[in-house]
Amino acid sequence: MHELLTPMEMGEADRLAIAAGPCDGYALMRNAGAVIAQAVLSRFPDAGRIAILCGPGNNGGDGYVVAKLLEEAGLDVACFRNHAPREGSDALLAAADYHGPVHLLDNFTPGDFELVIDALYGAGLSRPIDGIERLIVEAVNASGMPVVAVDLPSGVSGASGAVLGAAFEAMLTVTFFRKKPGHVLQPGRDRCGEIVVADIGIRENVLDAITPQCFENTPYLWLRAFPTLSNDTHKYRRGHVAVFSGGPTATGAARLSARAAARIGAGAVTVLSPPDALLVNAAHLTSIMLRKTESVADAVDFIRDRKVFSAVLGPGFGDAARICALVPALLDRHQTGEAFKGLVLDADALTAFEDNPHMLFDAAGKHVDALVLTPHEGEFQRLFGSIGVDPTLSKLEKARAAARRANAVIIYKGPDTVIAAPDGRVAINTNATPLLATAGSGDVLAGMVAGMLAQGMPAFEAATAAVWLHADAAKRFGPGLIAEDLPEMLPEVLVGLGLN
Ligand SMILES: NC(=O)C1=CN([C@@H]2O[C@H](COP(=O)(O)OP(=O)(O)OC[C@H]3O[C@@H](n4cnc5c(N)ncnc54)[C@H](O)[C@@H]3O)[C@@H](O)[C@H]2O)[C@@H](O)CC1
Ligand SMILES: Nc1ncnc2c1ncn2[C@@H]1O[C@H](COP(=O)(O)OP(=O)(O)O)[C@@H](O)[C@H]1O
Ligand SMILES: [K+]
Repeated sequence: MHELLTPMEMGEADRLAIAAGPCDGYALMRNAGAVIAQAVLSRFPDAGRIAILCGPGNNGGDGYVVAKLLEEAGLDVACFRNHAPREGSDALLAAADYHGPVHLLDNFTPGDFELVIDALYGAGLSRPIDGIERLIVEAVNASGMPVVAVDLPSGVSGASGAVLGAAFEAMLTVTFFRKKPGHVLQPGRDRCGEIVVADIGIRENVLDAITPQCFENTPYLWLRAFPTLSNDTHKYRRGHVAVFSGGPTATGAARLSARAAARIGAGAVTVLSPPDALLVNAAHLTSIMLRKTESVADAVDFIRDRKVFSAVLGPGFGDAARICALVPALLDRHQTGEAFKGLVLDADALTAFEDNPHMLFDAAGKHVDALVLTPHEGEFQRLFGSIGVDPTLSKLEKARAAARRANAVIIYKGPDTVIAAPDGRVAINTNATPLLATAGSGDVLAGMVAGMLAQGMPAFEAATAAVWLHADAAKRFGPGLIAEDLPEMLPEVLVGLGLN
């Protein structure tokens, strides 16, 4: 159930299901209407007058089915429509099967009702909501009355989660077969309220032909790739992570990354420190090792000679010129050696390439197996200028385009973090909490990704796992969270997943 289908893929799923039988389009619509009616009856058993707003397409068709079923159940229902259903459509069959009066949308007054069922537009929304519909959406939202959305709150793009013109703020959204990206990307996600995914008789095997490439980030995506321990393991087999420290007044970020890498299971972690920050770091490190690193050669020699598996560069690092010299060397297998599998670039290591992103993109993918970039919104805009500002692209499509451009796994952070791989796979994270909006939480995430890479996880799985675990740690800790708490919650998070 973790696949996300674009509206186009969902249309294809409908077509394949209808072609395979036994349900035709109208049978699927009746099933869709039935699950919505059931959801309304179970959640709003005492609802007074219910308004059902029906659009011109099949979303409206679902609305007529709901109207008929709720009326049969004895509820007080009034149907409103803006346009009649199209000739030859399943919606027309549904409208014909509903024998109650259908009023014009202009006559709908929100104050006369206790519940609105929104069946105006679903997957077929193709232009912004405007005119009388926009006024109605705004009036219903302002009234605070509960809205149950059929498939999607009208106005939310199923492909991108964008609000086109205006969109209902639903309390409950009932969608069919699989969620769509618009259910999990912001701002769409917040407009959906609770989301129920209902079975309407579409068989799972239609997905074999569709091969979706977009997923909700759940443990199902990466748990099988999660490292397991054997009795004969030793610390270097569990992976050695190096974290580059900034100067004497900016060392904390690297230590947050280092501690996160250790807590997620890396067997050894070393902070690579400039000479002038050595004592500050030494005063704060115990199990994590410390190495004086003055030049690019010092760093790559250490990585090669001490069989470092992965590294984090960027948190608190500052020095852009040094970053631009380090990155090509770190990405060059001839310099870092065969054991070195992955590099995580965060914060300053992304901003350093702002004026010359091609320097980074050209170096990427040549040698190292896994490059992971972890931009937040501002860093994404700086590094992927034209992709970042393209208004035709959703966050999902931006992350996917960036992953291809950079030949790297991209963790495009935020309340709806998107993780994209160069091969086109994309995952959207849905378990985050705003508690993560605290200084240093990104540094912890970067360390977690490196810790997963060091234990042999492929980059996309390492990135998706780290994002989910990071959010789970924050949720488990709860209010009062600061970045230091996140690594300390990881043991509980791992036990919660059955990983002990
Ligand atoms: N067999 C199927 O295809 C099934 C489809 N189902 C329902 O069908 C829906 C999709 O149906 P449709 O593809 O007909 O799409 P919609 O019902 O979402 O809307 C399409 C119609 O609205 C018009 N339109 C789009 N945006 C507009 C706007 N802003 N202002 C005015 N008109 C606008 C389009 O020109 C088109 O006529 C799903 O969301 C779901 O609710 C369900 O009944 C399950 C089965
Ligand atoms: N409102 C929010 N809801 C959920 N997660 C958030 C929110 N704001 C930020 N985050 C998450 O918190 C982390 C912040 O990372 P970042 O911006 O790099 O912080 P820092 O640089 O302080 O470490 C990211 O994982 C991001 O996805
Ligand atoms: K709708």
